[in-house]
Amino acid sequence: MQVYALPLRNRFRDITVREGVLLHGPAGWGEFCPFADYSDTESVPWLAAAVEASDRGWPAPVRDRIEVNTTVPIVAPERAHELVLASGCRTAKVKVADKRATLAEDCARLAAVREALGPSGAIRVDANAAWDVDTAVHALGELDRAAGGLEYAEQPCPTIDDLAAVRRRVSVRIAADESIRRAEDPLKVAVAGAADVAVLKVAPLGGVRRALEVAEACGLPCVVSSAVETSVGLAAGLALAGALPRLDFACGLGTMSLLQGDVSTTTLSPVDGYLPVLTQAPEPDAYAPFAASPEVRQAWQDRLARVRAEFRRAPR
Ligand SMILES: O=C(O)CCC(=O)C1=CC=C[C@@H](O)[C@@H]1C(=O)O
Ligand SMILES: [Mg+2]
Repeated sequence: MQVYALPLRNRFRDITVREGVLLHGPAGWGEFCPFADYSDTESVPWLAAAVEASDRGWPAPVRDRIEVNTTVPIVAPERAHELVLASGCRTAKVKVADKRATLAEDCARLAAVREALGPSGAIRVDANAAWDVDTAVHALGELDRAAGGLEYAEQPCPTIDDLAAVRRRVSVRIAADESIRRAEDPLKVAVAGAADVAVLKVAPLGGVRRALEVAEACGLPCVVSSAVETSVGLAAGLALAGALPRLDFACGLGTMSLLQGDVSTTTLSPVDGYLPVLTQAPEPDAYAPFAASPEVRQAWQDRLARVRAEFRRAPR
């Protein structure tokens, strides 16, 4: 078991360091890295996903490469322009509605991303459930204009009813993310009337097979998005994107650009906007520089032990 602590290039999701555990088993390597705000019970699917990767492996893919989007954090327009150009991606997801930036600053960031992508590029935004319905309707109108057209808006509001209300009042497609991955039972979430796209993250949904079940149950076009894992965990997201019967959108798996390094020399950074589908995770052969401190290591060992105990008690 290896515990890593990897600095981010920019603050993202209120963190500046990504931490997690790499687990090895007969099928290879898996990554257990629930964010700090996930309880032990909510972290059980994250462990299930890591164990699926390390002990069982993934379903066979139906495609061998995945188009991915680049992800733009809350950065200045000039930096956003640089990131998009350097990514080689034709789709960009831009973080908005953060308390550190105004709507006008979000609009300026989107205009810079459009300038970098050109008219044929696709731009999506992610508000991480920050708005109420009226604020979302107003903001999405401004952001859609600033971007020269949005491909979709991810989780503008907290609840499914809010998403449905916004969807009735705007022309931008709506994608459900937190409404699915933080639901009591993601298999039962009725997003079909409230969203146009379902965002799937392997770890919080409990693994590739569970996520495929959620995809089938929700009846919507799906996008696979990462949890900002290292290349070890990212490979599971690529396995899911590789195994989905249909894939109509670029996937949020270009997130190695958010990290200042990787635990593997086989870093899954996009080439010409694409990533390969792998049969198993890359070896963490470059882990040493990012080995966690003894205190962080102990905290993750304790968390893993608690979650393992819950995992064993969880109904199958
Ligand atoms: O989907 C992407 O482009 C990258 C991944 C990403 O945006 C996220 C990863 C993990 C948690 C969130 O902050 C965020 C998301 O909400 O999708
Ligand atoms: Mg999201």
